[in-house]
Amino acid sequence: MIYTCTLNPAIDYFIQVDNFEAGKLNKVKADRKMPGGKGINVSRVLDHLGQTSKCLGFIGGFTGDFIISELKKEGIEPNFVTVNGDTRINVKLKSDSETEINGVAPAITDTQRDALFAKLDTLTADDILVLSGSVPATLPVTIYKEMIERVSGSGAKVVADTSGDAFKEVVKAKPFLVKPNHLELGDYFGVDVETVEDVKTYGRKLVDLGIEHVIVSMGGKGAVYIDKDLILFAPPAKGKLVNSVGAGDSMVGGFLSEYVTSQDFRKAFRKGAAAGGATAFSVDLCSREKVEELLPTIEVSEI
Ligand SMILES: Nc1ncnc2c1ncn2[C@@H]1O[C@H](COP(=O)(O)OP(=O)(O)O)[C@@H](O)[C@H]1O
Ligand SMILES: O=P(O)(O)OC[C@H]1O[C@](O)(COP(=O)(O)O)[C@@H](O)[C@@H]1O
Repeated sequence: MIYTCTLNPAIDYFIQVDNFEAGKLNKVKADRKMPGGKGINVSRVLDHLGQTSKCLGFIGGFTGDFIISELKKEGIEPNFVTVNGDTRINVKLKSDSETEINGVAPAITDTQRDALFAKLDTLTADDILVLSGSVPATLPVTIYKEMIERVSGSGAKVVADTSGDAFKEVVKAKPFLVKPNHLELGDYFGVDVETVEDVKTYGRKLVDLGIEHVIVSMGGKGAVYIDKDLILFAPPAKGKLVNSVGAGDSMVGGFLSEYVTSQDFRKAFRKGAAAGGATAFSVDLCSREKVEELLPTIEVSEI
């Protein structure tokens, strides 16, 4: 079973405003509310690609109720710990450019934290745990590291996609796979990472630090996969950018959907790139049809 964990879910509130002007009254032309947060997006992509997963994390309030009901409609099993406050709302404003305003997480108590950790104790070597997204301010930035340590005896594989100090702590726990984007990779090493050469250099350093598999996404410039024997490049799929929110989560979901069936890293990386592109070219997260359409157009090469 794949378990995704979203410590800080969100309703992603997408709004389209023509010629947005800060400091003025702007009228919304079209809007859409989606269940969001990185792990939840990974679960939705897995579902679109025919794989089952369970959603762990913290959820609360009327916003949390909306997310749970949307997940259930899609047949995805929510297994969250309930918190007292409202799950946040993240505003994704589309005008001439894309602006994101991400909300604040509700408080998490020690008891609620312990309840999440207790759920991890059922994991076995057949399971994959995906730890994705930001850490609520009331939790320590070491929480993902502690979660990885908690499951380490079980043999479950851990995939991590987070940023900032939480990512720095995650690296210390050496998960099975990490997926920073090139900016997050640069932030980790305190350098600018812009080119594929930069990504090779600094991605390899993560492998040297003990992480078996590293995928570095580069938005519209493609992605790089690195392990101790192999470095691969996946060029970006060709298409018209519609929405980049969730492209990274789709890459993780696409990768895992193939990995769990074939254990073939090259094929999984290619599927991840197709899923990332398919989301970038869609209003919602990628559909299976769009991923299958793009898959044959992506040629992964050794670099
Ligand atoms: N404009 C785009 N055109 C084609 N593929 C894209 C585009 N944006 C994202 N992707 C695909 O999705 C992957 C993840 O996107 P990225 O924006 O790097 O992730 P994140 O959301 O984590 O920053 C990219 O590596 C690429 O394969
Ligand atoms: O947990 P964070 O880092 O604040 O990110 C949450 C946001 O990221 C998203 O999961 C999208 O992430 P990506 O674009 O990186 O795939 C949104 O659904 C959500 O609003």
